[in-house]
Amino acid sequence: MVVEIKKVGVIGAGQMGSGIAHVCAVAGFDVALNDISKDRIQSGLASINGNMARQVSKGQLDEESRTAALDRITPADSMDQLADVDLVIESAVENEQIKRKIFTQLCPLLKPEAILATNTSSISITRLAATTDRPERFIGIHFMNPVPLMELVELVRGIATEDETFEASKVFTRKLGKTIAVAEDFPAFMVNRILLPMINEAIYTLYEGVGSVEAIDTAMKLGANHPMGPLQLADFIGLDTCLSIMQVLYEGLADSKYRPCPLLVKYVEAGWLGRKTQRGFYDYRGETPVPTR
Ligand SMILES: CC(=O)CC(=O)SCCNC(=O)CCNC(=O)[C@H](O)C(C)(C)COP(=O)(O)OP(=O)(O)OC[C@H]1O[C@@H](n2cnc3c(N)ncnc32)[C@H](O)[C@@H]1OP(=O)(O)O
Ligand SMILES: NC(=O)C1=CN([C@@H]2O[C@H](COP(=O)(O)OP(=O)(O)OC[C@H]3O[C@@H](n4cnc5c(N)ncnc54)[C@H](OP(=O)(O)O)[C@@H]3O)[C@@H](O)[C@H]2O)C=CC1
Repeated sequence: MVVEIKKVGVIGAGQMGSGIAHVCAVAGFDVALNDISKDRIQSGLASINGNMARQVSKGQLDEESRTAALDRITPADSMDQLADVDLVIESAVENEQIKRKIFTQLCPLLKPEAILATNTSSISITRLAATTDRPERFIGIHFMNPVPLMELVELVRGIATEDETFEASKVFTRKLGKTIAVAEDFPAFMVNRILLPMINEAIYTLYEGVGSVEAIDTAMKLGANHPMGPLQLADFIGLDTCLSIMQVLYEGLADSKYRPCPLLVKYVEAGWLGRKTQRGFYDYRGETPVPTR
């Protein structure tokens, strides 16, 4: 029996969690948006409102749909408010211990038939599933950033994920208007297995002095027709997330070609995480981003 999804819980109200709540609400799902910090839930709701207003100004959404969608999103200060959801999508920070802790706290609160999904960029679905009370109803639903604009969603089954869970996740993802690519449960799946080593190589190119931040990004935008340069994209993703993904690839595939660039490590250690901290390879505090190297 395929579970019918009507209400979605989103855990983590950062850039991805907010984007996921946004697209679910616009598609007609009721959403409960949770985060460890109440302030983050409020800032997440504010960014959703801003992004929907942008879609209205571009004629991609009418005002009535925007207000109806916003009304479908409930701030869930406590995980207890996820007790009646049919699907949870975890989108907290890319840290396995934190994700495991969330699942341990969350599972006893959920309906037995609720599906539990993670938006992880890279971590083993099989291993995360094993920490829950429902490995057969656990799956990777991996959105791309920014969620309202990016068409792709990677679906990743763990070894125990049942067909009913996979089918329900496909129906749900299609209702969001997304295109599905199915990846097997290997480190960083498909998109990040290919994209992050490219970004890491761009950081090595900077670290070794081959080019400046601006030259490297210009080279790839004009030379390879990328919409964003790799360093601009790294700042957009978040340098902490980029580093976590490279570490998962390096440890998971045991190949030195995935070793994170020391400059990436240093930026994360300095707290320069990119757009979300106003500083990474660019400084975002002014009118336009300024290269920092
Ligand atoms: C890390 C993982 O696990 C997986 C991943 O996500 S990997 C990363 C995948 N994402 C990418 O590669 C993104 C690459 N960048 C792009 O495709 C484009 O730069 C972009 C779609 C983000 C922006 O489009 P653009 O035309 O080049 O620039 P821009 O004009 O700034 O944005 C176009 C529209 O999208 C909107 N937009 C930009 N960022 C946005 C965001 N974070 N949320 C919602 N809307 C956004 C802009 O507001 C803009 O609308 P306006 O023209 O009204 O301002
Ligand atoms: N960034 C990207 O381009 C993409 C990221 N992803 C994945 O999505 C997930 C989220 O990434 P992203 O949105 O960029 O990260 P952000 O740092 O923007 O947001 C993470 C959010 O999780 C919150 N959080 C931390 N611990 C907990 C907890 N125990 N319970 C609830 N919330 C918690 C953080 O709060 P606080 O800040 O207060 O700690 C923050 O609000 C990661 O797994 C990432 O790999 C997937 C696709 C693309």
